[in-house]
Amino acid sequence: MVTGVASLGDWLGLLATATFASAQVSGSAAKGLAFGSVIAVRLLPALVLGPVAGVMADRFDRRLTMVICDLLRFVLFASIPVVALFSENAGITVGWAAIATFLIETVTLLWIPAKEAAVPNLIPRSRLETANQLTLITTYGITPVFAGLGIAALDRIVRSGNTTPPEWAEASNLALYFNSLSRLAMALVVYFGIKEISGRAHDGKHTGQSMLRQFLEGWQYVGKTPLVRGLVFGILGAFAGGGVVIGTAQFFARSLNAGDAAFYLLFGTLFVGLGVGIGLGPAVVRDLSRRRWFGMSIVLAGGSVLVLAGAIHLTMAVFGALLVGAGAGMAFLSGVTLLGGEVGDEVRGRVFAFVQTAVRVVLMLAIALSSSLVGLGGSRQITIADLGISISSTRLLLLAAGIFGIFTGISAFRQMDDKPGVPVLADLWGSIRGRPLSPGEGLVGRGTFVVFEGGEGAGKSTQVNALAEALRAEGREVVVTREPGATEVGQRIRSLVLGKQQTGLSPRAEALLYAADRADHVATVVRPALSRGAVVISDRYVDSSLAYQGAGRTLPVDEVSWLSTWATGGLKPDLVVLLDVPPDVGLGRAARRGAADRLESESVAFHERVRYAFLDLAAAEPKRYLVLDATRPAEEITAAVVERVGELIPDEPPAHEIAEALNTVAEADLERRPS
Ligand SMILES: Nc1ncnc2c1ncn2[C@@H]1O[C@H](COP(=O)(O)OP(=O)(O)OP(=O)(O)O)[C@@H](O)[C@H]1O
Ligand SMILES: Cc1cn([C@H]2C[C@H](O)[C@@H](COP(=O)(O)O)O2)c(=O)[nH]c1=O
Repeated sequence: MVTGVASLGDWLGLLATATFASAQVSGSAAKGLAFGSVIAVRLLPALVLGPVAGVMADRFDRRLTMVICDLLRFVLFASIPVVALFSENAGITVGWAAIATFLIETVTLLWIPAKEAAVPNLIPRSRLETANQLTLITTYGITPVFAGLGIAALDRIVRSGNTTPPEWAEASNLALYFNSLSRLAMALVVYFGIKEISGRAHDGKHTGQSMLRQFLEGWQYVGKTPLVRGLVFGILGAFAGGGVVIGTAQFFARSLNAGDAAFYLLFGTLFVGLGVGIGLGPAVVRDLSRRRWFGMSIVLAGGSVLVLAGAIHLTMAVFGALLVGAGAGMAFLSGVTLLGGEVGDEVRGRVFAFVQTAVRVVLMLAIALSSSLVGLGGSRQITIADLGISISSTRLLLLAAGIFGIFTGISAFRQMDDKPGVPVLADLWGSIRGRPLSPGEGLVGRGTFVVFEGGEGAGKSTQVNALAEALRAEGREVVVTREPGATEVGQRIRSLVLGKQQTGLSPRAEALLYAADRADHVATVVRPALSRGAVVISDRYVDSSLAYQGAGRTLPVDEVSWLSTWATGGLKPDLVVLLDVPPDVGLGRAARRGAADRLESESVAFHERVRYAFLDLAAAEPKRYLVLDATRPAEEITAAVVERVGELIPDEPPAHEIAEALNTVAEADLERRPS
């Protein structure tokens, strides 16, 4: 919420500082120059400061960096109207507005990488996309509109009386005070309310390394990591294309002979498309690999610029603009989510800083170059069949931008593809239809399915047995089972995947073996027992594959999930009890039990990833999970589990009581029948 308010403040501030500067001078040329210089001043510091900002975000405490930056912005924003209040000289007022704007932008450049690098540490991976959706829609969709409306409303209010408002109450001044206070609020919330931003996995690792070394290390990382390279290339390509569309928009509207209204219509449609892409994109593509989605979105945006280039009437242009916006929005969302989720914490600040600097430079150059170029070219009318199509330098530039967009999209796709060999369109179509491709199997009966998950030595077997004992004591039919190894085939798979002699087993083969065990387990043990109405308690299930093969082996989680859904016919547990234990504690317990198996022998980093993947899954669906601290005494854990499972199991009499009751009825019936 505070980010939203602060973002509203920033948009108000940008509009206000620019209008404020132009209001201080007279004559349209001077006004335009003042307005333009403020915007240019606001963009310039990125070039100088971007690299330093990234190093700072990775080197210093991100929370303190954010707080100090916000306090500085609080003072700087307020200083602009205050200086105007006390100065008689318009030159000094405008000069200070420009200096303060430059300083504000400088500070903002330091603040953004610290914030962007900190957010993925605060939000579970599985929710990062939703969080980014909200932030992007708030920052680029809702708040600019509110900022524009807010300034207009303020202006109306202060001018509604008969008397001229005092200088301090001018709409642009009030907006700047609001911006200043929103930054103060942000500083207080971050300092007192979000202390977790300070904690980081690699604290202290960079001490001793020079800032220059760290900066070079960041560049090398961007250049050498295919995923990041593809992402950066794609994002820059998309912004270059976007810059050309913005730079040529006014000329393009004229080429349609549709006047200024068409320009505003196309611009508005572009933003509507952006919102549609960000808001609805994930729901449409569902489980599609985010790496693939990113490349495809850029290709969509590029292809749609081609539609714009060839538009022969306004309706076609509006359709093209909508698709350009939707493609750009989806690329923006997937790109930011991939950067946040897949770039390591220790280098994330530098990568975000690199992207923000490059984006600004590319956008500025694309707008400036394209708007100058279209001014130079003329417009020639050629006739194709009966259609009069105007070929102008605007359309040629759009054509080039579209082709460039498609090229960068394909290139980013190739660099980042995590499913080489899988046909793109079939993959997209399968995702839109919602995998699995075969419908989920229905369930007969009304048993209860409880699963225990957690890392090595968390105490799952101990708790599975304790729960089974408690339920059996109530007379319920309980089936205790586990993965892998509950069936005969499963036993063989278990010895294959856990045997230490099995060296060099590939991650995909491992995932398939666990899925094969699961398919057999569900079909021959779990479903029949649930159909009888039994309580089935399983030691591990689907989440283990998502955590171990997904996060641990770094296979794409959505694909591992799809594989399990297919193997189980979509059968989900009623409750997952997650026993959370730090890997060193759990592995220590397991070691006391005997020699480590193939999975237990993995690194602590592997088991850390597994642990956080389990926690992420639980955070995404809190109603279906019971997360317990597994370092507590075993009896306390059992009590919590029994209580929760008790709320879940239907109150009807247990299965054997029903059977006894049915027998009694049958016997009475027999007695009544004439012999
Ligand atoms: N809450 C607990 N506190 C301390 N020790 C425990 C606790 N729960 C279980 N243990 C002990 O830890 C060891 C591992 O327990 P258990 O076999 O139940 O874990 P597990 O999660 O099934 O392990 P794995 O996944 O490796 O099969 C056992 O020796 C058990 O007695
Ligand atoms: C189901 C499942 C399990 N694993 C791993 C997790 C453990 O290391 C072993 C099972 O051992 P346990 O003593 O029975 O807990 O297998 C996995 O990697 N993926 C899975 O889907």
